[in-house]
Amino acid sequence: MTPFETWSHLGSVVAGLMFAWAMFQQYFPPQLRMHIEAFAHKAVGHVYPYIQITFPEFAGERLKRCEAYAAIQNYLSTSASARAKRLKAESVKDSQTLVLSMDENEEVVDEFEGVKLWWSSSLIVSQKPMISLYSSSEDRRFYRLTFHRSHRELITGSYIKHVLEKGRAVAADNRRRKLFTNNPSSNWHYYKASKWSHVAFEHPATFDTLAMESTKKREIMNDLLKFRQAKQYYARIGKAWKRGYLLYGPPGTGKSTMIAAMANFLNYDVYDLELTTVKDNTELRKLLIETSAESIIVIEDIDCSLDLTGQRKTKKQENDDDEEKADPVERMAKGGEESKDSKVTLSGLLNFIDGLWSACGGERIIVFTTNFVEKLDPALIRRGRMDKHIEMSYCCFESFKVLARNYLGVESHHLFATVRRLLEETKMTPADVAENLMPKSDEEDEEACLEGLIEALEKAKEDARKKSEEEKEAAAQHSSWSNDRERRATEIE
Ligand SMILES: Nc1ncnc2c1ncn2[C@@H]1O[C@H](COP(=O)(O)OP(=O)(O)OP(=O)(O)O)[C@@H](O)[C@H]1O
Ligand SMILES: [Mg+2]
Repeated sequence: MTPFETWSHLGSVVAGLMFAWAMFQQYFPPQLRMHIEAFAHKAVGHVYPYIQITFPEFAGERLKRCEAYAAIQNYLSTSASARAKRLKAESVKDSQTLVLSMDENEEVVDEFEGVKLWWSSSLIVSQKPMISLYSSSEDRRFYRLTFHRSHRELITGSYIKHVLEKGRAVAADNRRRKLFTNNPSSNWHYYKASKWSHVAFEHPATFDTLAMESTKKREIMNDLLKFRQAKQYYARIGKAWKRGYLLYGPPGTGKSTMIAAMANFLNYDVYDLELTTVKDNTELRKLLIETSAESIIVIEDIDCSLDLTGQRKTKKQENDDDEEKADPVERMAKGGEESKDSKVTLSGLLNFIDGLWSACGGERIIVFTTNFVEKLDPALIRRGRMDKHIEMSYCCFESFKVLARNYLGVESHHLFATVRRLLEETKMTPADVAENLMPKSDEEDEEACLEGLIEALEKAKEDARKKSEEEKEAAAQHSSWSNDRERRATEIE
């Protein structure tokens, strides 16, 4: 039993006695009971020698989980949980490690420089009636620290600092990177007020396996490193500590792969923001606030998620457009069930990137990807918002060499020269090259794979030649029709 509880019990006993006395004195009005109890607690408070500090999970308007709460949870998972009787278990780091933390309404004793302290974890369950399988977002959790008032300076000065530092170190040790996706706002209520769901981030792509010219790759890696180390610099120039990347290029050129490589390189979490499920700008802002530092926020195919003239289209315009659109994938993206009443605007998105709220938390990278950079509003991608524009392009010989090393384990081969020539003559995405380099059966060796690739490249070259001839023919026919029409018009005149 913590000293607080001992004293609390004592207070209740005194209050009980006084209350009995009040009941005995029948002429006292009933409200007097409350006053007597309050007085009794106050009286105990005067002589109570212990101080308590409460650390709630969510403070203030509950927009964000308190960092101190998370750090304490981690701290208690190491030292104090060894002594707790009821523990909660969670697996981290590829399910190899189990992290134990104190269960709700449990208590442990800790010691610091010979001083004894008491930690308790509490949960106040919401009184609101709710039929749900999930825990209510109104439930409130908190840790409470109790210590003797003679140690006030030691505890508030050094101990709490020590707890927070150790808690953060534990979190860094156990850190298992996460891939988040935003929950539709209709479900925000269920996930313990969390707007994001996550799984472990396990994408294996790295800059080593990314097919790209080495100078370009190095430039990007240097840029990322510079950003990560630039906290002081951003503070000095008065800019929020974030950086925007625009990745553009045809499908299959490695935009998504590049994001995974960036996350693995920086050891950051990834927030994959599905804009079509975000109802309006306010929701967008709330999602932003709930992202943590050291993360990459990704909006893929930005041209499909937002109407780039400024406002999102009305339902009718959307339908009209859909009928004209040939691409079924794009049609799906625009007409999806959830995007119907979405009112995220271009200005909302601009604010998301560099408005006042974007500075909350710091150390974040925002990445947009698109297949059609020319369709994007210049305001969205101007430098300062999207600081670095990276073109992901068709496979060059240098990129091919990376893929050959990854897929076949070869650094050089007599067929490389032919591949080089064909790559200079025709366009093929790294995704297609990679597909051709994958052995289709156990019998297929590297030579067979390379021959398969050469065949595919020759076919692509031939297809491109035929297509260009057809286009030339069509253009010639068009111009002869126009000439005919003009000639007939002059004859009539
Ligand atoms: N530059 C690259 N380096 C290594 N692998 C690549 C590269 N580009 C494509 N690939 C391979 O092709 C597959 C598809 O690539 P990815 O999804 O990154 O393309 P994307 O540019 O994001 O395409 P989309 O525009 O359709 O989203 C990947 O799984 C990867 O294996
Ligand atoms: Mg992609």
